[in-house]
Amino acid sequence: MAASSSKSWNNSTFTNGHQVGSRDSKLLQGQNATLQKKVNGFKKQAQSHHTTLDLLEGEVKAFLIDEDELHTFDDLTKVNPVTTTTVLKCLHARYSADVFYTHAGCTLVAVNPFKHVPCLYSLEVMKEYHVNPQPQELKPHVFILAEQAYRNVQGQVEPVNQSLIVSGESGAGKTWTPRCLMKYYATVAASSSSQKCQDMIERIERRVLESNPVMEAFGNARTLRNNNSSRFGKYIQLQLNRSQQLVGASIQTYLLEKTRVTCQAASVKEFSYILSDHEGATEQERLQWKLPVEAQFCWLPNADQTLEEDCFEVTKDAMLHLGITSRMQRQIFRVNEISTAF
Ligand SMILES: Nc1ncnc2c1ncn2[C@@H]1O[C@H](COP(=O)(O)OP(=O)(O)OP(=O)(O)O)[C@@H](O)[C@H]1O
Repeated sequence: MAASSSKSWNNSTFTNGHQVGSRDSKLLQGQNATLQKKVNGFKKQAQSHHTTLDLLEGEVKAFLIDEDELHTFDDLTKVNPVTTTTVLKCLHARYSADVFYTHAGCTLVAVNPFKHVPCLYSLEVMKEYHVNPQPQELKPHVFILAEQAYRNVQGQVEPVNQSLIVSGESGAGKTWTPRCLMKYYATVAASSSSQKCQDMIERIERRVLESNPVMEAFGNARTLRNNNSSRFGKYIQLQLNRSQQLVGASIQTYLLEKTRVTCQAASVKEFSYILSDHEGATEQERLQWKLPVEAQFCWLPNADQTLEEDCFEVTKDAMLHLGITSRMQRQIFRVNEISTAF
């Protein structure tokens, strides 16, 4: 390159500090054009990447939920992204909109409303879920699961057992939910029955429902988190005949917190039945059980707290319906007489 430089200085061009001739210059121009093309290609590519990125960003935004719309998501698996934060935000938004049930796939999440919501569990609502051919398309509700389990039993050639598991922390509604389920089955599993066995079915339903106040009286107590906390676990079995009528129930209990009978921490209470027995007993019963009104018992340190005094009557009534006679009841309630001896 340096040898030819003196011949054609005018046509020369400098590239990288070297002088070049016209032939080389053409070559160089060609190379420049190729280079320019490549640069343009890169620019186009970059532009299209930019556009792709913009599109992606738009898609991601559309994919991620709009927080203002969170309460409209009736299934937590549809919330994007599914993170602890978005799930909690969704449940919170629904709670604020007075919506207490949300699906999470085949699981139902129930949020304790901490208030009385009578229209949520009325007979009309039960019927609505029971008669609808597609109950799962109605608003999320514990009755959807109840109805699905009921239909699953019905729909099989051979009856197949169905289980509903209720879990959650203390005060979440684990006692409340089976109560609703039992009421639901007591209602729908009787609606198809003939007049002939209606009486018997009604009696069974009543017994099934009356088991709740008895179980709660003997196994529930006030804790720091829940005024009516179950101090035991339970496995409730509802038995249906081949016509899907409720014909019986059995309840197995386990893990009863027996130590509570004689020892309670401050601000928590004895089992409900002992308290209601203590507060609701008649004068005659008090005499019989050696429970003077003003008596103080070391095993009952927190008895002076508020108590629904008619609980005792409700419990006795329910026990009667379950077949626990007044005589048997007296023997059971004599436990206080024995306890006072300590
Ligand atoms: N769906 C609901 N609708 C109205 N009230 C509810 C509902 N769920 C729970 N509650 C209220 O919250 C209280 C606590 O619920 P519940 O006793 O069922 O909790 P839990 O999970 O059984 O607690 P623990 O484990 O302490 O026994 C109930 O006494 C009831 O008043």
